[in-house]
Amino acid sequence: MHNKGLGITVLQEFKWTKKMPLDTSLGKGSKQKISWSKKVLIILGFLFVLGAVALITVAVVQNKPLPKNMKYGIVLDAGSSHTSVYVYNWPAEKENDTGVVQQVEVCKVDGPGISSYSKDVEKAGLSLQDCMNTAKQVIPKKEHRDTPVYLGATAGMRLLSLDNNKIADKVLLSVEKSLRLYPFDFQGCRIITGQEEGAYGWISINYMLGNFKQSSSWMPFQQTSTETSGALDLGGASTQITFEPTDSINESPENFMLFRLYGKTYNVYTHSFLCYGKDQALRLRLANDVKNAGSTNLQNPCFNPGYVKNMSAVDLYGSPCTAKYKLFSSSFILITGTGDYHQCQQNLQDMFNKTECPYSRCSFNRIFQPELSGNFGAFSAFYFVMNFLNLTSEKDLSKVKETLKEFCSESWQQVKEKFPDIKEKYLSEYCFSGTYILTLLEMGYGFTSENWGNINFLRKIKGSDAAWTLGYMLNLTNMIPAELPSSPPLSHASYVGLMVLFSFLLASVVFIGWLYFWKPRCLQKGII
Ligand SMILES: Nc1ccn([C@@H]2O[C@H](COP(=O)(O)OP(=O)(O)OP(=O)(O)O)[C@@H](O)[C@H]2O)c(=O)n1
Ligand SMILES: [Ca+2]
Repeated sequence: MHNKGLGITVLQEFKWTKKMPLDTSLGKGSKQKISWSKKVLIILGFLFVLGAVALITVAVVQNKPLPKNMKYGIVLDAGSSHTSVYVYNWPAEKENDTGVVQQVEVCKVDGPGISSYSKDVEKAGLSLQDCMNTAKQVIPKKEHRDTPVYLGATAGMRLLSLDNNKIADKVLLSVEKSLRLYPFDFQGCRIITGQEEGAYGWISINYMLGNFKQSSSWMPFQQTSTETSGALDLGGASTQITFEPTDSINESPENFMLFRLYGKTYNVYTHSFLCYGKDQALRLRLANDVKNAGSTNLQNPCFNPGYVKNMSAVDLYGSPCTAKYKLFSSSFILITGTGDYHQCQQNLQDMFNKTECPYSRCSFNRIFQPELSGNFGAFSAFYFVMNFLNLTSEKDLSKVKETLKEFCSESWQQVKEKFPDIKEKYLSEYCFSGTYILTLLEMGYGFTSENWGNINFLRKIKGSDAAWTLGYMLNLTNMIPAELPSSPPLSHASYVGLMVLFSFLLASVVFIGWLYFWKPRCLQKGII
């Protein structure tokens, strides 16, 4: 009521002032009152805008990306056929997040794998120098001292240490000596077990795919986790299969590894078949063929017709995988290709013993394997071979077989003319390798035409090569926390954004309330 009265008074004063322009004293007083209210309103409005601008500025400045402080790590994959040097980097402040480590460089060392230097061990270390110099150039100088270097040797060195442990140690010493010459933080050279190789491959690809991310939303306890992908790795001397089975039958504890990653427990099945990498498998097959044929002159269905190769007996019987088959004193084995896919597959099936199984279920050679489940990422030689045959996206198993049949039957001369740029060693083995991959996956692991589509042949994931090396580094640098780091339910950006929004809302409510209950005189005319 008081308000209304005041309004009328003001109106009357105004009218009166207008009608009696000569009464200057009264008119002046009312003008002063009006301009004072306006001033307060303008000041309040100005402060309001200033406050809003300040809030937005704080939000923007606070969220401006900080200059990234990058950390680096080097892993050498000393495989049976060659060594690769991987350089990774990640933002220092995010090191426990998943999917932040990236491959920045991969350098393929010239020459064979380190296990091939058993006769001249010093050369094993020397062979790494070019790639280590590349790593030195890629990593900023100020980071050199804090960059860890790891070397993991796989099946080639496992075989060498079975054959001659002392020489294997000498090779490791030679590479260690070479790596210590660099300004990095040397963390050791060792032969990793087949189980580690499988498990680190699985960790690598699931980390890169972001499968360990627990998508938490508003409620921190409402977390959903993604299914993991299995890992299939085919090297030159061993092959690994690793996946998270759906059933928890654990008949063979040595085939299981328990991981607690980002607050979730994973019970992972893994097995590494030594001598079942593609180079050793070929030797194993040929050594058996020589034994069965009783001759060193072989007609082989797994090579293109017209292909002829003289293989040295030292090469064939020089590994622990084939040494026991040596019967002949002949120094060469003559191989002549006949290019018959069906015969080749039949021939290769003998390598997978499916008759004995001491468990409820087996893959082959008396090794326990749970039922296959989920998708699989198949990398290294699985990818190289299937990529050459243009079969990485073929989801129809019968078409895969048709393509392979056709390729095997092509004459060696034709194949060479068609692919003049591909190394002859690789090219000559693609018929064998393709057939071996199919036999291993179908007969060995039990893939069928129904779940063939679950296999994804891949080389890289989000710019990083699919390999065990990333998982190895993540583990040794403790970059994967066992528990999910406790974090506020909102990201910083959402928090600031919401604070700004709510401040606006509050300010608007106060402002509207103020207008309504304490109408400034300048507005009261309109209300009445
Ligand atoms: N373009 C390519 C590259 C490689 N290869 C073959 O792929 C196999 C090796 O694959 P890789 O994963 O590099 O094996 P390693 O790591 O050296 O061996 P391992 O893991 O068994 O120690 C070799 O037989 C090599 O001849 C191929 O067929 N085509
Ligand atoms: Ca390998």
